[in-house]
Amino acid sequence: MVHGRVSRLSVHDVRFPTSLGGHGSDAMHTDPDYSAAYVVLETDAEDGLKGYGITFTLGRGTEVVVCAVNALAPHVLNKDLGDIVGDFRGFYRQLTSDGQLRWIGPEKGVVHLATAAVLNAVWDLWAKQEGKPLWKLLVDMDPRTLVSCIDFRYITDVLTEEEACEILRQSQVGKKEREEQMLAHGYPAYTTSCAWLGYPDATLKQLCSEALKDGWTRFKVKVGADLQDDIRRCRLVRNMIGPEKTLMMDANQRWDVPEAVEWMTKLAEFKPLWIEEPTSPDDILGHAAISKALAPLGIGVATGEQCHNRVIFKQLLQAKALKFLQIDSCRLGSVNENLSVLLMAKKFEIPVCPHAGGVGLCELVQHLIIFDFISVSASLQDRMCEYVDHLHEHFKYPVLIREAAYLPPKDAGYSTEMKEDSVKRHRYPDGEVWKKLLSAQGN
Ligand SMILES: C[C@H](O)[C@@H](O)[C@@H](O)[C@H](O)C(=O)O
Ligand SMILES: [Mg+2]
Repeated sequence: MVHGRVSRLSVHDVRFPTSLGGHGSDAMHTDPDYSAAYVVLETDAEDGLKGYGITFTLGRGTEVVVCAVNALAPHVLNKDLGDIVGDFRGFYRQLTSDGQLRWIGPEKGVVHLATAAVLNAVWDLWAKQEGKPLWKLLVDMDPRTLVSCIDFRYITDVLTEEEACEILRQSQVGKKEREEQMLAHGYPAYTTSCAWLGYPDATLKQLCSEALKDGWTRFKVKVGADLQDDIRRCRLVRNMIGPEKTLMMDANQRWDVPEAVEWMTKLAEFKPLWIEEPTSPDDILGHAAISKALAPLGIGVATGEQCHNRVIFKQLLQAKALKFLQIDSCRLGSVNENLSVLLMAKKFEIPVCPHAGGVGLCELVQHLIIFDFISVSASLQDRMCEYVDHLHEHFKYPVLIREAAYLPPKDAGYSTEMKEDSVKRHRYPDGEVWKKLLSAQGN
């Protein structure tokens, strides 16, 4: 039983200087310091359990998100956890409909990232109190309770509560076998770790050959800044992995619509499965045009890591603008909003291939995609979850990868909790790591 009143919300600005090694770099984010606004919820319950929530940010963006988390705090403080999860839809709507804060959203940007961090902490605490990993909490929930967590406002034209329930009911068949399959073999993953844009060719080669040795079969390469570089790097990777393995490309919103088509036509010889974020994440019709133009080349469009909310996903699906849908555990309004997107994707029969990496995104999103397989999609066809090999050592319950697959987490919670010492050392600007770096830079 969920219990306790929220007695404290603290939020930390935690940053890792990943830009120093070019890790995480792409055509638009050339110097990313992987960071998180890290929320800790405490209650007055005697069990002493805390809820941890994160949202992924980059460097200086973090302090803005931290500010927004503090602005949302009054909605959570002194609330009874049972009341929150007992009317989770209502609570989601309360957070996202704050009459003053929604003006700087609504349900998008900084304030939505902050909402995700807070709600992720609530889900972590709920799962911990139930003594289950989050994916299992979701899998064991009856369809009615699951859909009662979703705010269907703005999506009832494509998915009603009744339809969502029906999808979940139909997917009850074979659930037990799928859960066993996950526990035995895990959820298939692909790696992005080898080919960040800022890596020199030698690094790319070395990481690619290590990944092949470790059994990876699907690889993503950053593209979009310079065509000749892209041709050289894609050739290098394709030659190393051979014709059978899967290659994906990610332009991180670098191009205009015609440019995306032209550029990808030149990269088509390397047989990419998808081009990710070819243009602005807000340009639904642009994505549809690119999808249509690239379909004859066998290249699909993937997008979602910077998709604001369920409404944009709804329209991307309606407009046939994407072939692979990439949910993000920290950009959408936590599990609540992600559930609605998983269900819409199922209705439109579009495979979900989550965005991960960053700080803790792998830790979180594995729960959602494992739930998706067991309780919603019931399929692994054209599906895989991103994996990036950075910063897991800072998490108390890091992901477990075996033979290029995510093994379902066994610990209770949402795997969001970071090691206390890591948080302390990386807090900006007073953590030891930043104190040293800032003083070396003369700040
Ligand atoms: C700035 C980040 O590293 C992005 O490049 C990254 O999330 C990327 O788009 C990805 O798909 O992993
Ligand atoms: Mg991407």
